Amino acid sequence: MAADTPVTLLILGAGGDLTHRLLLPGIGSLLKVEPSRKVQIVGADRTDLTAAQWKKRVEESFATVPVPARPARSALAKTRYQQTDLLNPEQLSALLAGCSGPLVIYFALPPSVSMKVCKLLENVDLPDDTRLALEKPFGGDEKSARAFNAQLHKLVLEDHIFRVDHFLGRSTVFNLIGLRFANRILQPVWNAEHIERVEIIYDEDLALEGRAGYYDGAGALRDMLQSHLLQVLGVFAMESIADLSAQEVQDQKAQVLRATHLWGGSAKKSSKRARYTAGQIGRRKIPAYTREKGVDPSRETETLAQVQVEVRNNRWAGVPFTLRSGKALGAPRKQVIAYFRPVPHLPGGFDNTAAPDKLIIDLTPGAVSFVLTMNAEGSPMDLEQKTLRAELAPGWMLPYGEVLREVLDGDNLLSVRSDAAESCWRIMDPVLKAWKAGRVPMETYPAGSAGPAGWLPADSVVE
Ligand SMILES: NC(=O)C1=CN([C@@H]2O[C@H](COP(=O)(O)OP(=O)(O)OC[C@H]3O[C@@H](n4cnc5c(N)ncnc54)[C@H](OP(=O)(O)O)[C@@H]3O)[C@@H](O)[C@H]2O)C=CC1
Ligand SMILES: O=C1O[C@H](COP(=O)(O)O)[C@@H](O)[C@H](O)[C@H]1O
Repeated sequence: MAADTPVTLLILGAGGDLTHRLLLPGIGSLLKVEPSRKVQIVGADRTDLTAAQWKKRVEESFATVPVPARPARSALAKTRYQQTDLLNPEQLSALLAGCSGPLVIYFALPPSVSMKVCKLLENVDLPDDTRLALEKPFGGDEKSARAFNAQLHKLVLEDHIFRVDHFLGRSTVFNLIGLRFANRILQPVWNAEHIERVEIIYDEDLALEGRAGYYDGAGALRDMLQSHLLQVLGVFAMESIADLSAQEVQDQKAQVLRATHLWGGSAKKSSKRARYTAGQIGRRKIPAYTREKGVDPSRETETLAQVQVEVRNNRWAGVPFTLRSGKALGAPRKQVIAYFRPVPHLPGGFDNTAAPDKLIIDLTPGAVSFVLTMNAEGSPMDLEQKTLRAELAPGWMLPYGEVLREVLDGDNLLSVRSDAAESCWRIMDPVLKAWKAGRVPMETYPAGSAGPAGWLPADSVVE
């Protein structure tokens, strides 16, 4: 769909955190890059807001970008808000009746409410060319993900469903595709013959930040590994693509996820979980997770998760992929690291041995570093590792701007297809079950530390 076709963006849950902090700034960053894009933003929520209060919210979110005056004025002139109890069938129908197509319905709602609204939408006349944009989690396990997909397919076709994963919108996809397929250097070594192991790490120095309502029911595994990090794995490990079309990328990503299984087939041996205790990050004093406001310690929610998987296909069999993410860690570390195998033969005569070469892909801000063994300064017989580094340009808009652009244009390149969403649960369900049954101990780490000792190999990159 051409970018100048007017589209209605109906945000359900417009009074919430996602809308205010991410969606509206995202749309603002899109308007900054594409000022003539025509989009009418309609907000709906049960919160009682006047038209002026809603416009002020949109204006405040735009100011964080900031959006240039002309597109901001145009979007503000068109935007409106409709107080709606979305679980009330009459109110929901009235809301939809007032929206013309092409229409994007963005579910910025708690997942349980989204599911109920989708059920109600079965009895509502949707405008032609209605697309649905959904936030993770897409279901709560493989079974519920399948049921939710079936429910969505009662409303619109799969190519009109956009399961949003903002990691796919942070230039990750394009940077990885360019790095892998736009030069001749990496393609021949991108396989198990040359790569010994891979780590996909998203350690955050943020703690709970008042998000107990969501996070305490999710935990690090559902929040990050089952969703974002498996998507990154999919793009890192996929076969080559013919072009940058949605079908090519979705097909290859889905193939990788279908081939992905827990390392050794054992949830107990392949997974670790931990929770932070009181500590300090910089000057911030962090309470123990169990003492954070809104946390129910009996839920046993993990704040750090690590899972090892294997992609059982010709390219990757035998290579462990470690996925890890957590909160309240001392140093943020958001990287994909490929560790290369040793050279088949190191010429005799060097004073020391060669350390394994590494390729480090920084996810945010984007950068690529090759850490290669070569001659040291001083004695030519001495070897050391040197880093060749390239900074990647920051995304031209916010990650949510990139995903919203695709949704508004009706292009599924950056969304998660139904089969991939189900595969992600299929991979992680056994871990969730093993944790629930207490088969993997809950470890602890002080906030501000690097996490429990010994989780990653000693030579794991620390910068
Ligand atoms: N916030 C974030 O950083 C991120 C959020 N997400 C996902 O986005 C979604 C929304 O999250 P978030 O914005 O944080 O959640 P919030 O709870 O902040 O916002 C949800 C909004 O929906 C409203 N709502 C709930 N039920 C109804 C109803 N029946 N009728 C009308 N309005 C209703 C809520 O109103 P009330 O307050 O009255 O309940 C609230 O304003 C979730 O799926 C989450 O997983 C994904 C990535 C990041
Ligand atoms: O979806 C989520 O992502 C963020 C991390 O992404 P970032 O772009 O903000 O770095 C994470 O903090 C949050 O818990 C999770 O819900």
